[in-house]
Amino acid sequence: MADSAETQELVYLVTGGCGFLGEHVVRMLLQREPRLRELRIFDLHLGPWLEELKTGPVQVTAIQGDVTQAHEVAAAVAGAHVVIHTAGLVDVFGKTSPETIHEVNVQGTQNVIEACVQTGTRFLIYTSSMEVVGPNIKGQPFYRGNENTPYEAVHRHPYPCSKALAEQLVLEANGREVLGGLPLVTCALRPTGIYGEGHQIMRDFYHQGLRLGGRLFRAIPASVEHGRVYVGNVAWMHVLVARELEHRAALMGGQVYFCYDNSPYKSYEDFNMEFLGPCGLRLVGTRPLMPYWLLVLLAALNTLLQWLLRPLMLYAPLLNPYTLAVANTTFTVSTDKARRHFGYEPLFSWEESRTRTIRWVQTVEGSA
Ligand SMILES: NC(=O)C1=CN([C@@H]2O[C@H](COP(=O)(O)OP(=O)(O)OC[C@H]3O[C@@H](n4cnc5c(N)ncnc54)[C@H](O)[C@@H]3O)[C@@H](O)[C@H]2O)C=CC1
Ligand SMILES: C[C@@H](CO)CCC[C@@H](C)[C@H]1CC[C@H]2[C@@H]3[C@H](O)CC4=CC(=O)CC[C@]4(C)[C@H]3CC[C@]12C
Repeated sequence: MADSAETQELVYLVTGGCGFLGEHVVRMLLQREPRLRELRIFDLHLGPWLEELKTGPVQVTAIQGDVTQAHEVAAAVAGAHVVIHTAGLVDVFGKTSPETIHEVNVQGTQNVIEACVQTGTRFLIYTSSMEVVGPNIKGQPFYRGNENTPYEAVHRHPYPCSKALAEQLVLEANGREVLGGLPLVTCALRPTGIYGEGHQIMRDFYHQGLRLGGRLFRAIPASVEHGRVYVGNVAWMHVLVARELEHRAALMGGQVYFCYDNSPYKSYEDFNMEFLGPCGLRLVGTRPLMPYWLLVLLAALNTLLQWLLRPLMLYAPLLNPYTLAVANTTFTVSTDKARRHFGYEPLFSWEESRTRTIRWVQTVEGSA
């Protein structure tokens, strides 16, 4: 990689490059990685927006493929210098079976690792998640913790279990010999709850508020902090890691980094109101309008309904015992590990992240 530093020589592969985060990573790479020669975008579903990227100086190669298919992954990885593996099934609502979540998130990641080893790709960045740490099943708070904060990371839900297993595979693969005899260098990035342009759950809350006459009803105490990070900064962190991994392999290889920026510490609902408020929605109540036990009951009822209706339809509401537990447990990070290890500073200030997100919500279908 060093010889090519001044020229456009590098080939990058982004798995899941058409997803919410993946698209931001793809666009960020095209803007901020001058050494790129080819950018491969691998996804189960390719977006039509890829076409507009194909007219620039970097060769953009769209590859429709499935990470669970080892041969498809190997073909996409062959000849790439860096792989950014963001593809994953992000399902905490029971839309997909635990087996499928495991297959995509764990087996898919194993396929990416093996492809790197077999084809000689040396640098692998994995998009992990805060969920690898917590909140745990005991609902213990993680208050402004860092990568070294002790916490009992115990999960039962298929999504965090799969992310934890996949992260472990990626970290254990650091140092493995790849084709050509050099060592594989890997690291994992753990975003907290990502927000920004293209965020589906924000869209869902916005539509729900519109349906309820411009109101949302507080369900979670304002004192419960939930970590959030702007998608542009998460993408930037991926680009920086990809750039620095070769030069700082001894320091960064096998490491995990929380993705953070200067977004304020707030409850999940109060944070959403930073964007939904200026778009005309109101959060009703300074305290939760329902007692917590009733929410627990409703969440359990949703699980029962999901099971009963499964033969007829997919019932997957936002509220279930898992999402309630995550939203109702403090989990925030405060760290500077990424700055110390590879000079990360957020590219977007909180004000800019907020403005961009508000502008995007205003364009969402159904907005006033
Ligand atoms: N959204 C969030 O708040 C957070 C997300 N993450 C992680 O970030 C990554 C990206 O998440 P999002 O962009 O939010 O999700 P997303 O669902 O928008 O993007 C995931 C992409 O992966 C692709 N994909 C799914 N299964 C695939 C398969 N079998 N083969 C190839 N591609 C496949 C999807 O088509 C999609 O384009 C995931 O790994 C997720 O676990 C981590 C922390 C927070
Ligand atoms: C109880 C409801 C009352 O309004 C609110 C329910 C909100 C939930 C749907 C979300 C609250 C926290 C979110 C999760 C969190 O940001 C961490 C995540 C990390 C990931 O890697 C994937 C997404 C998610 C699990 C995210 C999903 C949605 C919430 C549970």
